[in-house]
Amino acid sequence: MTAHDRGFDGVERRGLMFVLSSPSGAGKTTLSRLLIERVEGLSLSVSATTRPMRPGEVDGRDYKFVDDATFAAMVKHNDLLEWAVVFDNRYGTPRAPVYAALASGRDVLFDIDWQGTQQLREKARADVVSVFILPPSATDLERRLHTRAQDADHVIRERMDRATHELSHWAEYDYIVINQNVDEAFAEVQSILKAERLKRERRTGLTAFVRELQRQLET
Ligand SMILES: Nc1ncnc2c1ncn2[C@@H]1O[C@H](COP(=O)(O)OP(=O)(O)OP(=O)(O)O)[C@@H](O)[C@H]1O
Ligand SMILES: Nc1nc2c(ncn2[C@@H]2O[C@H](COP(=O)(O)O)[C@@H](O)[C@H]2O)c(=O)[nH]1
Repeated sequence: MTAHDRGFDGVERRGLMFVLSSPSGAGKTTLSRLLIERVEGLSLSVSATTRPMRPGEVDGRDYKFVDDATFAAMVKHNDLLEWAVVFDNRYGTPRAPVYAALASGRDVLFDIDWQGTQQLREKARADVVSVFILPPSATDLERRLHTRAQDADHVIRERMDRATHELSHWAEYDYIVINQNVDEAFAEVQSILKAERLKRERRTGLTAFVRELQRQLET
């Protein structure tokens, strides 16, 4: 599950799995896109889903859109690292691209729900960093779902109805970010990633680095 990368300061470290979850519409996708655009060494895990494609979505970029039979085959062949039913559709994380990214020394970003996050934690606790995104208010959440203008009214109602349940999982997460302003929320999420990349336990090359410093000091 883990990989050893030479970090930006030259010290080797294990790759991490950076998870964003939230009630639908709080802004995970928006923040994920910014992270992928602006942060080096981070790959997005593109999920498979049985939900219909929204206007503007691209197969293979936003999701791998598959039918029920294909999804069932992926589950059967153990091709998914985690999967869950969300809003009556199935969503899952293809295993191979995650392993490939970690093996090449990159961190991986996941936009998944609380069920998927629990499964990742069970598999790789030390390598999972989880962030729960909160909307500033219920009114803002509903407005965002409407202004996204990609779901039918009954779908938006269903997502608002589910928001309380999604929200109840907030305390399972390592960090909580309130997405009032996109730039500020992005800066907070980016800071979390930066700090987690510097954590001592992940920086497998530190012992050798410090040993070399000591050798230099002693000569
Ligand atoms: N801070 C913000 N202020 C105002 N609008 C925002 C903010 N963050 C995101 N939005 C808008 O809210 C809408 C929902 O955002 P987004 O699609 O990122 O949510 P999401 O959490 O990924 O939802 P889902 O779980 O349904 O995929 C989008 O139209 C987005 O542009
Ligand atoms: N457990 C997983 N949850 C996932 C995955 N991919 C997306 N999601 C979550 O589903 C909802 C709805 O997403 P939408 O794109 O239909 O609005 C949202 O909470 C996503 O985070 C996955 O692979 N596994």
